[in-house]
Amino acid sequence: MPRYAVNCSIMLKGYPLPERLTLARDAGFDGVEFWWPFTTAAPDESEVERFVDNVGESGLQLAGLNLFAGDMAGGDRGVMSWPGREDELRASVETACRIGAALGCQVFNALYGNRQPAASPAEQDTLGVRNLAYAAGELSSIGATVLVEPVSGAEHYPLRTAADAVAVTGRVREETGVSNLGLLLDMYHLAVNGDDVSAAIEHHRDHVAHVQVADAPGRGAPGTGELPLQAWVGDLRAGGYDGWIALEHLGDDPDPIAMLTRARERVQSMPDS
Ligand SMILES: O=C(O)C(=O)CO
Repeated sequence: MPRYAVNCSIMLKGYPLPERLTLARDAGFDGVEFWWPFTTAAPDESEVERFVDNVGESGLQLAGLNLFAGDMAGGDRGVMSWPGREDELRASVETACRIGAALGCQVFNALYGNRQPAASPAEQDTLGVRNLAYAAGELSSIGATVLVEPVSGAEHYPLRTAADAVAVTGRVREETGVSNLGLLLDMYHLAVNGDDVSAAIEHHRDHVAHVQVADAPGRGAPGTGELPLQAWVGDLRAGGYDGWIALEHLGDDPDPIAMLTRARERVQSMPDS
């Protein structure tokens, strides 16, 4: 059966890390995931240890981790295809391998990166293929998969649909032989970008390596918008998807346990029709 995770980087923001973990556990989740949880690509050993200790002691599984993605708050969305950021990428992959080995994390999201004015799309895509192959090659040493995610809300991010991401993982496989890459199917991002999510599930289900949910409009909890999230989750399950389903939505609530429990129950229940 799929397991359920909370994305602690976008949710429960008002709480320190240990409390976020306790809240996720008390609301009945099996795991947590994070965007790159450090301010630099090469954090101090003590920061990495603190992160590993906190997550390890929570008893929750680290369900997923984003690699270093630049200045997310400033609009960056990854460094995979960004010329000149290779050293940071490599440092982040090295740290991710250590975290993955310590906590058994099996998927790492490698945000592709925005288009840059100083390079052509073709140059960036060639670099993206090389860097994704590098990251996946390194992370294969701990049996992990690298995720490629279509994202909304970033004007210069080139991967908008499931087909865009699957084309990238296919190119990496064809050109380098590296195949431990998969699609991060974030239902919210795909829907906001106008992708046909039902068709994406139908056509690309064999590539889905991780799933995230939020409702639209608003990127709120499941049930606050108009997306048929339960039906899509049910469809994935019926097709054999048994990986993680992570809540990655905005929203403060004075009662976070109630909010998280409600959200989990919504995506957990099968569709009515
Ligand atoms: O940038 C975002 O919104 C993401 O979901 C990154 O993983």
